[in-house]
Amino acid sequence: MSITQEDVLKALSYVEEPDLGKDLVTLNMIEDVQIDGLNVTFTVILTTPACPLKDLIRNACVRAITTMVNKDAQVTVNMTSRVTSMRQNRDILPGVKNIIAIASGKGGVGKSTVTANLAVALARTGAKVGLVDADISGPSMPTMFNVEDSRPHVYQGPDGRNLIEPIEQYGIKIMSIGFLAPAESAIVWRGPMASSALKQFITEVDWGELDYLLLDLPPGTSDIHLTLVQTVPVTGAVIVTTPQKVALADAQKGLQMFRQPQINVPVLGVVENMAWFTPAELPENKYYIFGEGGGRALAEKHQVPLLGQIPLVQSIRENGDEGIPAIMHPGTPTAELFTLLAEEVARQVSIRNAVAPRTNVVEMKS
Ligand SMILES: Nc1ncnc2c1ncn2[C@@H]1O[C@H](COP(=O)(O)OP(=O)(O)OP(=O)(O)O)[C@@H](O)[C@H]1O
Repeated sequence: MSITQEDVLKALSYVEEPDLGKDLVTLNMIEDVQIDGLNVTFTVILTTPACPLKDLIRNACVRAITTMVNKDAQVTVNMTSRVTSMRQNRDILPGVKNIIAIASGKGGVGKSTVTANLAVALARTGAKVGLVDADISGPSMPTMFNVEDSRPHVYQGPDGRNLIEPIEQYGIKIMSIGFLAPAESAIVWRGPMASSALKQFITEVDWGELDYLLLDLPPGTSDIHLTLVQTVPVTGAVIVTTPQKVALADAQKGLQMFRQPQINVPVLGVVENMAWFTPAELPENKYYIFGEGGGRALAEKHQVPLLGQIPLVQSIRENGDEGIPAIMHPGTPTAELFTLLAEEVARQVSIRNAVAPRTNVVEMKS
Protein backbone atom coordinates (compact mmCIF):
# COMPACT_ATOMS: atom_id res chain seq x y z
CA MET A 1 0.00 0.00 0.00
CA SER A 2 1.41 3.38 -0.94
CA ILE A 3 2.40 5.87 1.73
CA THR A 4 0.26 9.00 1.97
CA GLN A 5 0.95 12.43 3.42
CA GLU A 6 -1.81 11.79 5.92
CA ASP A 7 -0.02 8.62 7.17
CA VAL A 8 3.19 10.58 7.62
CA LEU A 9 1.55 13.44 9.52
CA LYS A 10 -0.42 11.00 11.68
CA ALA A 11 2.80 9.21 12.69
CA LEU A 12 4.59 12.51 13.35
CA SER A 13 1.72 13.62 15.55
CA TYR A 14 3.04 11.03 18.03
CA VAL A 15 6.47 12.66 18.15
CA GLU A 16 6.70 15.11 21.00
CA GLU A 17 9.00 18.11 21.21
CA PRO A 18 10.42 17.25 24.63
CA ASP A 19 10.86 20.85 25.79
CA LEU A 20 7.54 22.13 24.58
CA GLY A 21 5.49 19.10 25.65
CA LYS A 22 3.39 19.04 22.47
CA ASP A 23 3.66 17.05 19.25
CA LEU A 24 5.44 18.32 16.14
CA VAL A 25 2.26 18.52 14.05
CA THR A 26 0.31 20.53 16.64
CA LEU A 27 3.29 22.86 16.95
CA ASN A 28 3.31 23.40 13.14
CA MET A 29 6.89 22.18 13.04
CA ILE A 30 6.46 19.94 9.98
CA GLU A 31 6.62 21.34 6.46
CA ASP A 32 7.23 20.23 2.93
CA VAL A 33 6.28 16.54 3.16
CA GLN A 34 7.21 14.69 -0.04
CA ILE A 35 6.64 11.06 -0.82
CA ASP A 36 8.12 9.09 -3.68
CA GLY A 37 7.41 5.36 -3.30
CA LEU A 38 9.16 4.37 -0.08
CA ASN A 39 11.14 7.60 0.09
CA VAL A 40 9.68 10.00 2.63
CA THR A 41 11.17 13.47 3.00
CA PHE A 42 10.02 16.32 5.22
CA THR A 43 11.37 19.37 7.04
CA VAL A 44 11.25 19.91 10.78
CA ILE A 45 11.21 23.60 11.71
CA LEU A 46 13.02 23.84 15.02
CA THR A 47 12.26 26.78 17.30
CA THR A 48 15.89 27.54 18.17
CA PRO A 49 18.74 27.73 15.65
CA ALA A 50 21.10 25.43 17.56
CA CYS A 51 18.52 23.12 19.09
CA PRO A 52 20.31 20.72 21.44
CA LEU A 53 17.52 18.18 20.89
CA LYS A 54 18.03 18.03 17.12
CA ASP A 55 19.30 14.43 16.97
CA LEU A 56 16.76 13.19 19.43
CA ILE A 57 13.90 14.70 17.40
CA ARG A 58 15.32 13.38 14.12
CA ASN A 59 15.61 9.84 15.49
CA ALA A 60 12.11 9.96 16.95
CA CYS A 61 10.72 11.06 13.55
CA VAL A 62 12.44 8.22 11.69
CA ARG A 63 11.25 5.72 14.30
CA ALA A 64 7.66 6.97 14.08
CA ILE A 65 7.55 6.55 10.29
CA THR A 66 9.25 3.14 10.22
CA THR A 67 7.12 1.71 13.02
CA MET A 68 3.75 3.29 12.25
CA VAL A 69 3.78 3.77 8.47
CA ASN A 70 6.11 1.34 6.71
CA LYS A 71 9.13 -0.48 8.14
CA ASP A 72 10.95 -0.20 4.80
CA ALA A 73 10.45 3.54 4.42
CA GLN A 74 13.59 5.56 3.61
CA VAL A 75 13.17 8.66 5.73
CA THR A 76 15.03 11.91 5.12
CA VAL A 77 14.53 14.55 7.80
CA ASN A 78 15.68 18.05 6.84
CA MET A 79 16.07 20.45 9.69
CA THR A 80 15.84 24.17 9.70
CA SER A 81 14.84 26.73 12.32
CA ARG A 82 12.47 29.60 12.80
CA VAL A 83 12.68 31.43 16.11
CA THR A 84 9.19 31.76 17.56
CA SER A 85 7.55 34.87 18.91
CA MET A 86 4.57 35.56 21.10
CA ARG A 87 4.42 39.28 20.52
CA GLN A 88 0.93 40.57 19.99
CA ASN A 89 1.01 44.27 19.27
CA ARG A 90 3.66 45.04 16.64
CA ASP A 91 3.22 48.84 16.62
CA ILE A 92 6.70 49.26 18.01
CA LEU A 93 9.73 47.22 16.94
CA PRO A 94 7.63 45.38 14.36
CA GLY A 95 10.46 43.18 13.09
CA VAL A 96 11.70 42.06 16.51
CA LYS A 97 10.56 38.60 17.57
CA ASN A 98 11.85 38.45 21.13
CA ILE A 99 13.06 41.10 23.56
CA ILE A 100 15.24 39.80 26.37
CA ALA A 101 16.14 42.00 29.34
CA ILE A 102 19.44 41.20 31.06
CA ALA A 103 19.42 42.42 34.64
CA SER A 104 21.42 42.15 37.82
CA GLY A 105 20.79 43.40 41.29
CA LYS A 106 24.30 44.45 42.18
CA GLY A 107 26.66 46.37 39.91
CA GLY A 108 29.88 44.89 38.61
CA VAL A 109 28.73 41.26 38.56
CA GLY A 110 29.54 41.00 34.86
CA LYS A 111 26.10 41.62 33.38
CA SER A 112 27.49 43.52 30.38
CA THR A 113 30.22 40.95 29.80
CA VAL A 114 27.66 38.15 29.83
CA THR A 115 25.32 40.14 27.53
CA ALA A 116 28.04 40.88 24.97
CA ASN A 117 29.11 37.24 24.82
CA LEU A 118 25.54 36.00 24.78
CA ALA A 119 24.74 38.29 21.83
CA VAL A 120 27.65 37.01 19.75
CA ALA A 121 27.01 33.39 20.79
CA LEU A 122 23.35 33.65 19.71
CA ALA A 123 24.37 35.20 16.39
CA ARG A 124 26.82 32.35 15.84
CA THR A 125 23.95 29.86 16.05
CA GLY A 126 22.44 31.64 13.04
CA ALA A 127 20.08 34.02 14.83
CA LYS A 128 19.67 37.71 14.00
CA VAL A 129 20.62 39.64 17.11
CA GLY A 130 20.43 43.24 18.30
CA LEU A 131 21.76 44.74 21.50
CA VAL A 132 20.67 47.81 23.44
CA ASP A 133 23.14 49.11 25.99
CA ALA A 134 20.73 50.77 28.39
CA ASP A 135 23.24 50.85 31.20
CA ILE A 136 23.15 54.60 31.74
CA SER A 137 25.31 54.26 34.85
CA GLY A 138 28.23 53.08 32.75
CA PRO A 139 27.66 52.09 29.14
CA SER A 140 30.33 49.53 28.31
CA MET A 141 29.22 48.03 24.99
CA PRO A 142 31.16 50.54 22.83
CA THR A 143 34.35 49.28 24.53
CA MET A 144 33.37 45.61 24.62
CA PHE A 145 32.64 45.72 20.85
CA ASN A 146 35.53 48.04 19.98
CA VAL A 147 33.24 50.70 18.48
CA GLU A 148 33.99 53.53 20.88
CA ASP A 149 34.44 56.09 18.12
CA SER A 150 31.41 55.07 16.09
CA ARG A 151 28.45 57.40 15.89
CA PRO A 152 25.14 56.14 14.56
CA HIS A 153 23.82 57.68 11.38
CA VAL A 154 20.35 59.29 11.53
CA TYR A 155 18.22 59.41 8.39
CA GLN A 156 14.65 59.99 7.35
CA GLY A 157 12.50 56.88 7.11
CA PRO A 158 9.81 56.35 4.46
CA ASP A 159 7.16 57.94 6.70
CA GLY A 160 9.26 61.08 7.25
CA ARG A 161 10.29 60.07 10.78
CA ASN A 162 13.92 60.14 11.77
CA LEU A 163 15.44 56.70 12.13
CA ILE A 164 18.73 55.81 13.79
CA GLU A 165 20.90 53.24 12.09
CA PRO A 166 22.48 50.95 14.69
CA ILE A 167 26.21 50.28 14.65
CA GLU A 168 26.98 46.81 13.38
CA GLN A 169 29.89 44.83 14.77
CA TYR A 170 30.57 41.08 14.80
CA GLY A 171 27.14 40.55 13.24
CA ILE A 172 25.31 42.34 16.06
CA LYS A 173 23.29 45.53 15.64
CA ILE A 174 24.22 47.72 18.58
CA MET A 175 22.80 50.88 20.12
CA SER A 176 24.40 52.30 23.22
CA ILE A 177 23.70 55.33 25.28
CA GLY A 178 27.49 55.63 25.13
CA PHE A 179 27.23 56.58 21.42
CA LEU A 180 25.20 59.61 22.44
CA ALA A 181 27.26 60.61 25.48
CA PRO A 182 30.79 59.17 25.39
CA ALA A 183 32.08 57.71 28.66
CA GLU A 184 34.36 60.66 29.38
CA SER A 185 31.66 63.30 28.79
CA ALA A 186 30.15 65.18 31.70
CA ILE A 187 26.56 64.20 30.84
CA VAL A 188 24.97 62.20 33.57
CA TRP A 189 21.79 60.53 32.49
CA ARG A 190 19.15 60.76 35.15
CA GLY A 191 15.42 60.47 35.60
CA PRO A 192 13.17 61.60 32.75
CA MET A 193 16.06 62.49 30.44
CA ALA A 194 17.47 59.00 30.77
CA SER A 195 14.06 57.46 30.30
CA SER A 196 13.30 59.44 27.16
CA ALA A 197 16.74 58.73 25.66
CA LEU A 198 16.23 55.08 26.39
CA LYS A 199 12.79 55.03 24.78
CA GLN A 200 14.15 56.84 21.77
CA PHE A 201 16.98 54.54 21.10
CA ILE A 202 14.92 51.45 21.49
CA THR A 203 11.96 52.55 19.39
CA GLU A 204 13.50 54.90 16.82
CA VAL A 205 16.28 52.59 15.77
CA ASP A 206 16.00 50.80 12.47
CA TRP A 207 16.48 47.31 13.86
CA GLY A 208 15.07 45.52 10.82
CA GLU A 209 14.29 41.85 11.37
CA LEU A 210 15.67 40.40 14.61
CA ASP A 211 15.18 37.08 16.37
CA TYR A 212 16.48 38.44 19.66
CA LEU A 213 16.95 41.98 20.93
CA LEU A 214 18.99 41.95 24.15
CA LEU A 215 18.63 44.84 26.58
CA ASP A 216 21.57 45.36 28.91
CA LEU A 217 19.89 47.12 31.82
CA PRO A 218 21.51 49.24 34.50
CA PRO A 219 22.12 47.37 37.75
CA GLY A 220 19.46 47.47 40.43
CA THR A 221 15.77 48.24 40.27
CA SER A 222 15.04 51.76 39.13
CA ASP A 223 12.63 53.92 37.17
CA ILE A 224 14.55 52.97 34.08
CA HIS A 225 13.38 49.40 34.50
CA LEU A 226 9.78 50.56 34.76
CA THR A 227 10.18 52.78 31.68
CA LEU A 228 11.48 49.83 29.83
CA VAL A 229 8.57 47.51 30.51
CA GLN A 230 6.20 50.37 29.71
CA THR A 231 7.94 50.96 26.39
CA VAL A 232 8.60 47.53 25.00
CA PRO A 233 6.97 44.14 25.49
CA VAL A 234 9.75 42.14 27.13
CA THR A 235 9.63 38.42 26.32
CA GLY A 236 11.63 37.45 29.37
CA ALA A 237 14.37 38.48 31.76
CA VAL A 238 17.75 36.91 32.45
CA ILE A 239 19.25 37.58 35.88
CA VAL A 240 23.04 37.68 36.20
CA THR A 241 24.62 37.20 39.61
CA THR A 242 27.85 36.17 41.24
CA PRO A 243 27.68 33.44 43.90
CA GLN A 244 28.38 35.52 46.99
CA LYS A 245 25.65 36.38 49.49
CA VAL A 246 25.48 40.15 48.91
CA ALA A 247 25.11 39.71 45.16
CA LEU A 248 22.49 36.99 45.55
CA ALA A 249 20.35 39.13 47.85
CA ASP A 250 20.33 41.91 45.23
CA ALA A 251 19.77 39.47 42.37
CA GLN A 252 16.72 38.18 44.22
CA LYS A 253 15.33 41.73 44.37
CA GLY A 254 15.90 42.07 40.62
CA LEU A 255 14.18 38.78 39.97
CA GLN A 256 11.22 39.69 42.15
CA MET A 257 10.87 43.05 40.41
CA PHE A 258 10.09 41.31 37.12
CA ARG A 259 7.60 39.08 38.86
CA GLN A 260 5.57 41.87 40.47
CA PRO A 261 1.97 41.51 39.29
CA GLN A 262 2.02 44.93 37.57
CA ILE A 263 5.21 44.08 35.66
CA ASN A 264 4.81 40.35 35.17
CA VAL A 265 7.74 39.62 32.89
CA PRO A 266 8.67 35.91 32.91
CA VAL A 267 12.13 35.20 34.29
CA LEU A 268 13.94 32.93 31.82
CA GLY A 269 16.58 31.99 34.35
CA VAL A 270 19.74 32.84 36.26
CA VAL A 271 23.34 33.08 35.01
CA GLU A 272 26.02 32.57 37.64
CA ASN A 273 29.05 34.62 36.63
CA MET A 274 32.44 34.34 38.32
CA ALA A 275 31.14 30.95 39.51
CA TRP A 276 34.73 29.90 40.26
CA PHE A 277 38.21 31.15 39.48
CA THR A 278 40.38 29.26 37.02
CA PRO A 279 44.02 30.31 36.52
CA ALA A 280 45.21 30.23 32.89
CA GLU A 281 48.15 27.97 33.79
CA LEU A 282 45.96 25.46 35.68
CA PRO A 283 42.75 25.27 33.61
CA GLU A 284 41.50 22.17 35.46
CA ASN A 285 41.59 23.87 38.83
CA LYS A 286 38.51 25.55 40.25
CA TYR A 287 38.68 27.88 43.22
CA TYR A 288 35.32 28.93 44.60
CA ILE A 289 36.45 32.32 45.81
CA PHE A 290 32.93 33.79 45.98
CA GLY A 291 31.39 30.62 47.44
CA GLU A 292 29.93 27.63 45.66
CA GLY A 293 26.46 27.02 44.26
CA GLY A 294 24.88 30.39 45.05
CA GLY A 295 23.43 30.85 41.55
CA ARG A 296 21.93 27.37 41.54
CA ALA A 297 20.41 27.92 44.98
CA LEU A 298 18.82 31.19 43.79
CA ALA A 299 17.45 29.50 40.67
CA GLU A 300 16.05 26.61 42.69
CA LYS A 301 14.48 28.88 45.28
CA HIS A 302 12.58 30.76 42.57
CA GLN A 303 11.99 27.70 40.41
CA VAL A 304 13.71 29.05 37.33
CA PRO A 305 16.46 27.36 35.30
CA LEU A 306 20.15 27.93 35.96
CA LEU A 307 21.04 28.98 32.41
CA GLY A 308 24.79 28.71 32.78
CA GLN A 309 27.88 29.11 34.94
CA ILE A 310 30.76 31.23 33.74
CA PRO A 311 34.09 31.13 35.61
CA LEU A 312 36.24 34.08 36.57
CA VAL A 313 39.00 33.94 33.97
CA GLN A 314 41.55 36.64 33.35
CA SER A 315 41.14 36.40 29.58
CA ILE A 316 37.40 37.22 29.82
CA ARG A 317 38.32 40.58 31.34
CA GLU A 318 41.15 41.11 28.86
CA ASN A 319 38.93 40.25 25.89
CA GLY A 320 36.28 42.68 27.17
CA ASP A 321 38.84 45.47 27.40
CA GLU A 322 40.23 44.65 23.94
CA GLY A 323 36.78 44.83 22.41
CA ILE A 324 36.74 41.23 21.20
CA PRO A 325 34.34 39.20 23.38
CA ALA A 326 35.70 35.90 24.74
CA ILE A 327 33.24 33.87 22.62
CA MET A 328 35.18 35.01 19.56
CA HIS A 329 38.14 32.86 20.55
CA PRO A 330 36.79 29.48 19.44
CA GLY A 331 38.00 26.26 20.97
CA THR A 332 38.53 27.79 24.40
CA PRO A 333 36.61 26.43 27.42
CA THR A 334 35.16 29.92 27.90
CA ALA A 335 33.79 30.11 24.36
CA GLU A 336 32.25 26.68 24.89
CA LEU A 337 30.48 27.81 28.09
CA PHE A 338 29.08 30.94 26.43
CA THR A 339 27.84 28.80 23.51
CA LEU A 340 26.04 26.48 25.94
CA LEU A 341 24.57 29.52 27.69
CA ALA A 342 23.22 30.88 24.39
CA GLU A 343 21.65 27.52 23.53
CA GLU A 344 19.96 27.41 26.90
CA VAL A 345 18.65 30.98 26.63
CA ALA A 346 17.26 30.29 23.14
CA ARG A 347 15.68 27.11 24.47
CA GLN A 348 14.00 28.90 27.36
CA VAL A 349 12.67 31.59 25.00
CA SER A 350 11.13 28.92 22.82
CA ILE A 351 9.61 27.17 25.86
CA ARG A 352 8.29 30.49 27.10
CA ASN A 353 6.73 31.21 23.72
CA ALA A 354 5.06 27.81 23.69
CA VAL A 355 3.58 27.94 27.17
CA ALA A 356 3.32 31.49 28.54
CA PRO A 357 0.77 34.15 27.64
CA ARG A 358 1.48 36.77 25.00
CA THR A 359 3.55 39.80 25.91
CA ASN A 360 2.10 43.27 26.09
CA VAL A 361 3.68 46.45 27.25
CA VAL A 362 2.82 47.07 30.86
CA GLU A 363 0.32 49.79 31.59
CA MET A 364 1.16 51.24 34.96
CA LYS A 365 -1.72 52.22 37.15
CA SER A 366 -0.98 54.94 39.66
N1 LIG B 1 33.74 35.91 34.15
C1 LIG B 1 34.59 36.93 34.23
N2 LIG B 1 35.93 36.72 34.32
C2 LIG B 1 36.80 37.77 34.42
N3 LIG B 1 36.43 39.04 34.43
C3 LIG B 1 35.11 39.31 34.33
C4 LIG B 1 34.13 38.28 34.21
N4 LIG B 1 32.91 38.87 34.13
C5 LIG B 1 33.11 40.19 34.17
N5 LIG B 1 34.44 40.47 34.31
C6 LIG B 1 35.07 41.79 34.42
O1 LIG B 1 34.48 42.44 35.54
C7 LIG B 1 34.29 43.83 35.27
C8 LIG B 1 32.80 44.18 35.43
O2 LIG B 1 32.09 43.51 34.43
P1 LIG B 1 30.85 44.17 33.69
O3 LIG B 1 31.14 45.56 33.28
O4 LIG B 1 30.42 43.20 32.66
O5 LIG B 1 29.83 44.19 34.91
P2 LIG B 1 28.36 44.81 35.00
O6 LIG B 1 27.61 43.95 35.94
O7 LIG B 1 27.79 45.01 33.66
O8 LIG B 1 28.68 46.20 35.65
P3 LIG B 1 27.73 47.48 35.81
O9 LIG B 1 27.64 47.68 37.27
O10 LIG B 1 28.48 48.59 35.11
O11 LIG B 1 26.43 47.20 35.16
C9 LIG B 1 34.82 44.06 33.86
O12 LIG B 1 36.13 44.51 33.94
C10 LIG B 1 34.78 42.68 33.23
O13 LIG B 1 35.77 42.52 32.22
